[in-house]
Amino acid sequence: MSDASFDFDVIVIGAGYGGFDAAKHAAEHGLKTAIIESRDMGGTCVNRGCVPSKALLAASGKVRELADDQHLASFGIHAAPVRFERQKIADHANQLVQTIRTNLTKTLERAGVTILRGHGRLEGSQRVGLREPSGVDRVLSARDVIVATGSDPFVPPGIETDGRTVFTSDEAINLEWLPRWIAIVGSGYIGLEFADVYTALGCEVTMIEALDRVMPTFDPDIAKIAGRHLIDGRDIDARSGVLASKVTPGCPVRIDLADFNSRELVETLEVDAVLVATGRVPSSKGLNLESLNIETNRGFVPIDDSMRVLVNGQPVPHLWAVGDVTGKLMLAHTAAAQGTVAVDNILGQNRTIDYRSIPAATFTHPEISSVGLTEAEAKQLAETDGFQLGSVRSYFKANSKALAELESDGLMKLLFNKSSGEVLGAHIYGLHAADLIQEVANAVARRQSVRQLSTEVHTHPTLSEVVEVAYKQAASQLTA
Ligand SMILES: Cc1cc2nc3c(=O)[nH]c(=O)nc-3n(C[C@H](O)[C@H](O)[C@H](O)COP(=O)(O)OP(=O)(O)OC[C@H]3O[C@@H](n4cnc5c(N)ncnc54)[C@H](O)[C@@H]3O)c2cc1C
Ligand SMILES: NC(=O)c1ccc[n+]([C@@H]2O[C@H](COP(=O)([O-])OP(=O)(O)OC[C@H]3O[C@@H](n4cnc5c(N)ncnc54)[C@H](O)[C@@H]3O)[C@@H](O)[C@H]2O)c1
Repeated sequence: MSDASFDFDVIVIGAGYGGFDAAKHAAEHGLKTAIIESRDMGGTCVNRGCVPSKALLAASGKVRELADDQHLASFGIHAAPVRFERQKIADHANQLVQTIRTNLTKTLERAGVTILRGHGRLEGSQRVGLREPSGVDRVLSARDVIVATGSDPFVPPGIETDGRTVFTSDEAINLEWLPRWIAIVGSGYIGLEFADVYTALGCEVTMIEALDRVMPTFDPDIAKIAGRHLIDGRDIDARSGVLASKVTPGCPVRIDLADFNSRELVETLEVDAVLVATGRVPSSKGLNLESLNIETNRGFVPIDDSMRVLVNGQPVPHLWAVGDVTGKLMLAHTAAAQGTVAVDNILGQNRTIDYRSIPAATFTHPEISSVGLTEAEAKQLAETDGFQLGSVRSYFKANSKALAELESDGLMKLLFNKSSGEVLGAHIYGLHAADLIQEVANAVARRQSVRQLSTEVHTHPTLSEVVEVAYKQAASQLTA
């Protein structure tokens, strides 16, 4: 399989989740593979993203539960006042990062992947430049090259970070201190998850959202019910329609809030700290994309559904890109799936990716999840394809398991084609929503109909019956 005229069959630039899955898959299929990493093995997810943030959410979630006197009293439980050690919570996250980073590195080594440390760049077709930490610069050849360089936090103009009083998720995951009052700019995934952590640990939060409602990227009905619990029900003052136009680090931190539409100054806040959670930008600068005439879309590398890099709409031979740098559903499991698809195509298969069936979850307490089309997208599809859109709601308050847990605040919205029964999308807020969505994601992947799904038996009493109820309601509304 290996071609001796090249140094490697495959060189992957970037060892995040996308690069990791691609390199492992390639080596396991007999390809002579190298991976180049300039910073930490495991990339954002392992070092500064999913892993440490979920460790902080796990620990702070337990604090929230034990500190909720009223909830515990409803079970007849009276716990002593809860105490926690911030440093030990931070240590838990840090240790988990180290364990997973070590395991991931060993997995690559065991698979036979050559790990190269340094900064990688393209040097024209089938050639990769490597600047090692020592300063040595060399050029390697590869039959196929996969760009998997990921993303970095986006800091809007006017916001100055110092990493201590004004910071992004890169620093927040270290939980170095607990500000009495923290402003979180952005009410997306990162803003919501960190608001969950900070409020559980006793901080007061002001949430600043530029668009006209908080949680603007979530289904409006789900955002309404989730927002009531996750924002209004907590020590959070949420402001929407205002832009953090200027943030100056210090003690206190000053934030100028401007009206999103007029850009006129509305108010100046003085807080102890600011977390900037305003999205992410692709890490594509310094990749020397010009050597192959690749034009990016605001830094995102254009690809087709086979992961081939495109120039003027045409694939560049032997060049692939996966993960956040491509800007498609910037999630760890998307990056990993794209990595595998790219390698399967290198191996001569003809694979594409089905973005519609990729689920997403926000790990707040309770969680929010979704898969498939938004309601607006589904309406648009119904109009163009000429079918009637069905939408049903299934409530956690009608679920025995949720009631037993005294956690019945939750809603699932299911979108489907009323004539074929095909499941088009689902949006869930409620206990274990991140796990519940997987069943629907599988149905979307198989383009299954609620006609069949509604006959499948679910264990009683489990939260999965929330999904079963939605399928049954949908089946009863089919027109054909
Ligand atoms: C706080 C936070 C929480 C998150 N939580 C979740 C979650 O719960 N679930 C989920 O699915 N996703 C989550 N994400 C998103 C997830 O982390 C990303 O989607 C995922 O890491 C993308 O993987 P990637 O391989 O594309 O890029 P990355 O993980 O960013 O890895 C890219 C790697 O390439 C390296 N690199 C860049 N340029 C070069 C170069 N020129 N040469 C050599 N190396 C280079 C970088 O150092 C980096 O290690 C979270 C993100 C954040 C910030
Ligand atoms: N659980 C998960 O899967 C998970 C968790 C965290 C992050 N992520 C990934 O990381 C990405 C980035 O997350 P994020 O929360 O930073 O981005 P996001 O795009 O989800 O949300 C950013 C929010 O900030 C707002 N905003 C932007 N500039 C602003 C300003 N100047 N003032 C006020 N509001 C402003 C936007 O309107 C938006 O609502 C996500 O898209 C996701 O791909 C995933």
